[in-house]
Amino acid sequence: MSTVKQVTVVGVGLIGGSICQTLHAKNQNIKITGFGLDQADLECAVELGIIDYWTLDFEEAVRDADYIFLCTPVQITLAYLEHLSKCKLKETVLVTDVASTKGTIMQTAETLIAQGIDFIGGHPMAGSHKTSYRASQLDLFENAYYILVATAAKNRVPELIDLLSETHAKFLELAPQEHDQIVGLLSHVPHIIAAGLVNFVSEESNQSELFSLLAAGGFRDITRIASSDPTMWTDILMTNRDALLTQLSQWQNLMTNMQEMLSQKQEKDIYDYFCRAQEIRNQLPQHKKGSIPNLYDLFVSVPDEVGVIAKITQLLHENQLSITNIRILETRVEIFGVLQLTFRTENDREVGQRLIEEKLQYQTES
Ligand SMILES: NC(=O)c1ccc[n+]([C@@H]2O[C@H](COP(=O)([O-])OP(=O)(O)OC[C@H]3O[C@@H](n4cnc5c(N)ncnc54)[C@H](O)[C@@H]3O)[C@@H](O)[C@H]2O)c1
Ligand SMILES: O=C(O)C(=O)C[C@]1(C(=O)O)C=C[C@@H](O)C=C1
Repeated sequence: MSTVKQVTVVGVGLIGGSICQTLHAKNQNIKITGFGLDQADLECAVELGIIDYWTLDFEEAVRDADYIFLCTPVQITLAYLEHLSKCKLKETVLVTDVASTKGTIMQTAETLIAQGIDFIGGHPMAGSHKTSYRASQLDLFENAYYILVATAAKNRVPELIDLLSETHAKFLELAPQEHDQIVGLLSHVPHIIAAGLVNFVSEESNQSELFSLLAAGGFRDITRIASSDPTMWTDILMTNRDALLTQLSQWQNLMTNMQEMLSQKQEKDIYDYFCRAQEIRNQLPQHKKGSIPNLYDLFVSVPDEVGVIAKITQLLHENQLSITNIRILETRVEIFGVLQLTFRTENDREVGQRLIEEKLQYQTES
């Protein structure tokens, strides 16, 4: 009989809750204590089976843990890392985190590491604009990259990967600065731009009713992530300042170039700008979650009429095809809209596509 492993999750939210679900799926001998600020939330997470126990006492939460996952907003994680270096911990404990930036986290963890405590930084590159354990999912990290940053305790990287095996993520080791540069480009800059675009368009349209009426298609696609949590994103920006300051000025240069091309009517250059982007975007792998989430997506053009979604889901159900997500990308009264269906496998998508085209005569695109 294997011994019970005690895991403590600090911050049982979207990411913490999803990690808990994968740990429970891995091994019944893993017992999880959730630490947080809100007793009602923690009690509810126990009822849902996400965690086994809860406490509002940090020192009690971490004392007997074999593994500690810090899953709070970045600046709060920094404070808990400092606090941990003053707590009584098991000598063999392995501490990790999930914060979206890694430079300041690894720097702050140095005190703990110097005390002989094993710390490996972590960042699952998948998530959502939603928060809370209520939005947590067992398969949130499936196929996504899970970045590990091990400046020490390298010998325990395989153990951490094994513990997290039920995430079905792809693990990748990076150095802290390397992480912050690339994730700055692929995640942080896009979030700044998406939020900026919403603020810009809303101000330019003077909050007119037409703004919410016509905000569809492209605008909705590119601004989904502007619904993300402001505390989380403030913390991310404050802890990745160096990389972001450089990247934002490069972005400004690009926009200045576009302004120049437009004012000089450089039609060929403008065409090339879109052409290059189209080529690169189309070459990105189709089946990855993460910065560009799409898994096995199928886009179905459907008329905007009652019962369309039921028809499609019924057809898929009858043919034992399960979908992991369904999303309406556009609804325009009385004309065609687009449904985004996400399948588990490429084969399911192919079969689903054929059925929808043949039986329902809807146009599709994968
Ligand atoms: N959301 C994403 O897409 C995503 C993806 C990867 C990594 N991350 C990182 O994961 C971390 C958590 O993000 P999330 O999306 O799960 O957010 P969340 O808001 O869903 O969860 C955060 C949890 O921390 C708790 N919390 C807040 N302050 C606390 C405190 N002082 N003490 C104890 N608990 C506290 C909250 O109650 C909540 O349960 C962040 O560092 C974020 O950068 C987020
Ligand atoms: O899909 C989303 O909503 C996300 O914003 C996820 C996303 C990302 O930018 O890719 C956001 C922040 C995390 O650090 C990692 C993943």
